[in-house]
Amino acid sequence: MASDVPPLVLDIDGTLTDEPGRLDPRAFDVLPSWDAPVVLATGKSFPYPVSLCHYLGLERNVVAENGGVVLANGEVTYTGDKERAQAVADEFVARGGDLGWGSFDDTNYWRETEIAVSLAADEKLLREVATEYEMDVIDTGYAYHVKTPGVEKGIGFKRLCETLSMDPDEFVAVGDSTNDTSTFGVVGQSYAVANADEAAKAAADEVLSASYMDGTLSVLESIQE
Ligand SMILES: O=C(O)COP(=O)(O)O
Ligand SMILES: [Mg+2]
Repeated sequence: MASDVPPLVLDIDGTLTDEPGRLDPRAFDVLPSWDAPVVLATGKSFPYPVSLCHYLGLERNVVAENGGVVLANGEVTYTGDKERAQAVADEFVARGGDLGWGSFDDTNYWRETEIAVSLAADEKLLREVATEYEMDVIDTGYAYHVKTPGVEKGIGFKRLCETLSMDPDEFVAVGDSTNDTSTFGVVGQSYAVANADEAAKAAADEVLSASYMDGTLSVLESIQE
């Protein structure tokens, strides 16, 4: 591998996974030996990317909860109004909505700055309630997220870069959805996988012809050449 590879900031779901969200095992072929920092930037709650770093043998440089939680150099920072997001969820349920995660809600169990809702839920009702509470709802293709306006992966990523004394412009980003557009806006080079939504495709410097991990690997392989 060339030693001058750029640092990476990678989305997880839809980018390192297959369509249902299972980690593509080829991540283990390329990420543990990547010769520059690898940041995982996800909408998932904090333990997911931290665990993934652990099992991939990566430094724990993580943006979780769409920018609500950031870990770099062992320092954790939080942004976002969890109470307000919870109030939206409570009101949504009070009006007959269902978050859709079943009896053990592992999607929100460790979530500290926002609330995620299943795509099977009543989107219209959720958006209605969120608007009343002046909260945003985004659809990542894997969940709806009720989040504080202004909390974004890209902003969290910039914070992470400050902690690491790195320039976001050095990074290459790969992602698949609207929650990656803010990351794409601050890195040097950004790629949307072919399965990406329209927002991600429009924001990326390049739209890949391959989907999911095939797309991500095509970028990583071309960088290494
Ligand atoms: O949590 C989600 O909804 C999507 O997660 P992702 O940002 O890693 O794609
Ligand atoms: Mg994604």
